[in-house]
Amino acid sequence: MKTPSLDPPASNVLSVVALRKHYGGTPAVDDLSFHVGRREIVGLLGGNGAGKTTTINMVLGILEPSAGTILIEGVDLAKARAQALAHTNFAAIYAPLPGNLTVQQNLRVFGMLYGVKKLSARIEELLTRFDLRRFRDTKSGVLSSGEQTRLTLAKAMLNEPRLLLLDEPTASLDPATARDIRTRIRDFATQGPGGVLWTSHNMYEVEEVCDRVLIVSRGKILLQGNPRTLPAEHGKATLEELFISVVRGPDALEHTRAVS
Ligand SMILES: Nc1ncnc2c1ncn2[C@@H]1O[C@H](COP(=O)(O)OP(=O)(O)OP(=O)(O)O)[C@@H](O)[C@H]1O
Repeated sequence: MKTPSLDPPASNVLSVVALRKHYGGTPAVDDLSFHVGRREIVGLLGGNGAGKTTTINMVLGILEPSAGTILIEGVDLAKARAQALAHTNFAAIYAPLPGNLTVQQNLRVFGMLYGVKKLSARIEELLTRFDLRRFRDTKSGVLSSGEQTRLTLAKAMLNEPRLLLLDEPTASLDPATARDIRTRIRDFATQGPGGVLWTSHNMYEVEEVCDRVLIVSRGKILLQGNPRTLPAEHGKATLEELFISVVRGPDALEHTRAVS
């Protein structure tokens, strides 16, 4: 089989090549290759247990791959970990910030951990950008879900990431707050040099926000493309319908193709 080529560093913020993770003899991620371009939002979709979190954890350097290469801004994570992760960040609902620290204290602590220069000015900028000024001295544990998500995103922007990893960033938010969060993330992708890898089970949201989606099942990419045109290409009315047929099994998809 032809080995996928590595993309030139300048074009992609993330390049994943032939990535694998096995637990015992069972593959959780199985020969995954994809990229995230600059100013691009890529949706990583898959049913429960498809391998999304395992993939994100390997890109974050939390889990060691069984095989494969991860390049962030062209820097090989396995060879220059600190450099590769310097401009990477992450937000997920299951990773809330310490609730006994105030909004400002949280941003200060993480900013110091990341070695952010001119930290006070950066914090002020993010408090304004994420509409958090009035919560500056509020303990983050008492914020509402939407406010906590804004804080988590502000924290994720501290080190001016080129690669932003978001694991279901709008889960548990009301529709209006979720839309506000999507707009802020969209602004990040369109206005700066970064790119986003986004996981979500909300197909409506994915269609609205993602430039490209990868549909993963049992650790392999089964389909990828523009979420707005992909369903019709496979004879489905909606992304949700397509998703369900893909995660039911490749056989269902082939059947779809045969009859469409
Ligand atoms: N530490 C582990 N030991 C053994 N198996 C694991 C471990 N972590 C994950 N797995 C398995 O790897 C597979 C992929 O899990 P992963 O958490 O990446 O899925 P996911 O796509 O994020 O699912 P979900 O949408 O439910 O969060 C699952 O079958 C899971 O049981």
